[in-house]
Amino acid sequence: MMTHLNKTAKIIDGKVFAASIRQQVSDHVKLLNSEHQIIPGLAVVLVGGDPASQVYVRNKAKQTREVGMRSFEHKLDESVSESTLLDLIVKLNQDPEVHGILVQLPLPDHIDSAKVIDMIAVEKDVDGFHVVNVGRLASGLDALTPCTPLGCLLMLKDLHGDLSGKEAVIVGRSNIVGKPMAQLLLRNHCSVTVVHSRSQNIKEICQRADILVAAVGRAEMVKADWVKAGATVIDVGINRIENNNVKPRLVGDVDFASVQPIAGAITPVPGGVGPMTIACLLANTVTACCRIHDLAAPDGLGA
Ligand SMILES: Nc1nc(=O)c2c([nH]1)NC[C@@H]1CN(c3ccc(C(=O)N[C@@H](CCC(=O)O)C(=O)O)cc3)C=[N+]21
Repeated sequence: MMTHLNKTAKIIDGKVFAASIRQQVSDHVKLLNSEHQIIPGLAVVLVGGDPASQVYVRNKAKQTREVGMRSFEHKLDESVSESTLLDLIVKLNQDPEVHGILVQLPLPDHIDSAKVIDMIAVEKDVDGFHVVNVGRLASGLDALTPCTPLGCLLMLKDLHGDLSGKEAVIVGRSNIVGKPMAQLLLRNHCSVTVVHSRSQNIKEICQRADILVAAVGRAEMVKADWVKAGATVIDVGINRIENNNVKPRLVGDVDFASVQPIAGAITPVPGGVGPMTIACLLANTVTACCRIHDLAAPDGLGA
């Protein structure tokens, strides 16, 4: 029972794992190119000049090119109209060189993001946010799967193999992480509980988890006494702690220092889920490209 208490948890290295996914993506891109003369292309649309978003978009473009794919970046002014943005999506939907489309969220308030996302061609929706992909995932059909939950699942499967019968608790019910994470874990035969801001006894529910996924966006909310000894803890949070004048510190939704000695395995922030998200975006782009061309998609990079 107490065997894990004195042991330091295994730290899951998301950077190393992400690099191995990018290698697989890159191998498949080479194959598509040599056997079918196809180059997968990813279009990223950024509205407005939020500095953090610009950094992410730049990183995505760089990694896209590094695995041999085409990157198309579209930067639109903060004040762009919804109809101009929708027109761009229609153009990208029709462009045969574009196999994946990502519209960086959040969008400014005057734009209806659900409308924009649902304008994206289902087969090019590499974020997996389109209602049809959400429905397909929930129905157990082939779907493009949201990148962050997919990254978490790949790490969990690598660590545990079969996830059947595991008790999974997800903290957070967002459309981009909590809900699709629940679907993926259900599909992989876990018992799944989702807790959120209106839940009662969150701590007690988390204590039952073999797999605990924290995706609420509240810095260091998950404490040591929420975690069962030996549990696997996946920290999706990226919270910037501003420290006047000094460089902001990144922390997750898990109090890493106190939880690490209790957990069996834990993802760090940074260097855990974040790099996996981008790697899965590249994997989804290759998958989308293969499906569009009616070719076999790479094995082991899906849900
Ligand atoms: N349509 C859409 N799809 C997204 O997938 C999407 C989005 N909009 N909007 C913004 C968020 C944020 N996001 C991140 C991806 C990688 C890291 C990442 O690699 N983080 C590094 C550290 C980054 C740093 O130092 O700031 C890490 O955790 O190690 C972080 C955040 C994707 N997002």
